[in-house]
Amino acid sequence: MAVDDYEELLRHYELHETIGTGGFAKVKLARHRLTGEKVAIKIMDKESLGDDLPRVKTEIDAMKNLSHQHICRLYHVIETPNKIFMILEYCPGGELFDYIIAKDRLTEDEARIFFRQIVSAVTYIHSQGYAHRDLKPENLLIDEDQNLKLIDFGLCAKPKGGLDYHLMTCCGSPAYAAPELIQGKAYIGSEADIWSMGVLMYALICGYLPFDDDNVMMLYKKIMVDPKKRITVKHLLSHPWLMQGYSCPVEWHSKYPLCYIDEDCVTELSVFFKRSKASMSRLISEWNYDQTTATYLLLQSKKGHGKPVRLKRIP
Ligand SMILES: [NH3+]CCCOc1cc(-c2cn[nH]c2)ccc1C(=O)Nc1ccccc1
Repeated sequence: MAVDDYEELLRHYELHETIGTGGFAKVKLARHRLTGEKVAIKIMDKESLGDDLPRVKTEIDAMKNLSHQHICRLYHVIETPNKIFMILEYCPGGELFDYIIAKDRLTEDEARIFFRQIVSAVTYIHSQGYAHRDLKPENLLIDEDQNLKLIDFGLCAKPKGGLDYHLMTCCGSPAYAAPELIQGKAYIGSEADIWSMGVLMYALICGYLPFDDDNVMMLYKKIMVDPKKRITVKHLLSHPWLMQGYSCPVEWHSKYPLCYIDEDCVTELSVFFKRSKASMSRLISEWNYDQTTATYLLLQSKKGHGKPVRLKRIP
């Protein structure tokens, strides 16, 4: 009997057009029925994932713990016999990569606004013990308020021994990879992220890559710049160039910590699901990334955009 992999998904979401494809996943625009909010659904077929399946588990486990204004929010995970669905925050502005290409290159002021957001996201993920390891403009999306949201945590690492623990896996995109990483040396994930941010900064301002070559070995030779002293994220937060026009260092703490549950959203949910506010609040705090998590987070997003904190009464 053919299992209907889409049955649960379609109960909660209206599916619309495909908005992106990346390697082993297809991303579709959808609308959450209860809140009416748009979402992006990353659809993966378990069989065709093959060896990439652990990468998806890595990404889901990481994104469940990461809640930040410049990280694409995970709302809901649905797994069926053949499919994995990740319901994510919708970013209608597309990839930063395409934005730079369309504008040739960014002005220093625009690059500074974006780069401060990238530093904020990366500092936050490092504070949570993760290294992204694939920072590049293709993995930074622009949301409806022209803010950046980091995606693709499939290669991120959360070393057991903390972030200063040496990593070995050589991964990410060569043009953004740190010298120590492509030399196959043991490296520090956060230091490799700092290098990639430098390459990203160059791409924002110049509109092309600092190290590029069609031949990957030639590319590697160019990257072999000996990084005498690499800036740490602590010094980056108040770097003179990032401070130009600003009176404060980059704010990297999350505006939506997982421990804070919004009262207005709890109230609407408790009325709708006929549960006490206390039990609704406890259920939300379990962060099961099911329909409850998705409905709570999408209500919070509505509130953040000045929309009524109300659920649609489905007839
Ligand atoms: N390079 C990005 C292509 C579109 O991919 C996404 C778009 C959204 C998105 C679009 N709108 N809102 C969120 C959310 C997530 C992804 C994503 O994770 N893509 C991906 C990454 C690694 C491997 C395979 C696919």
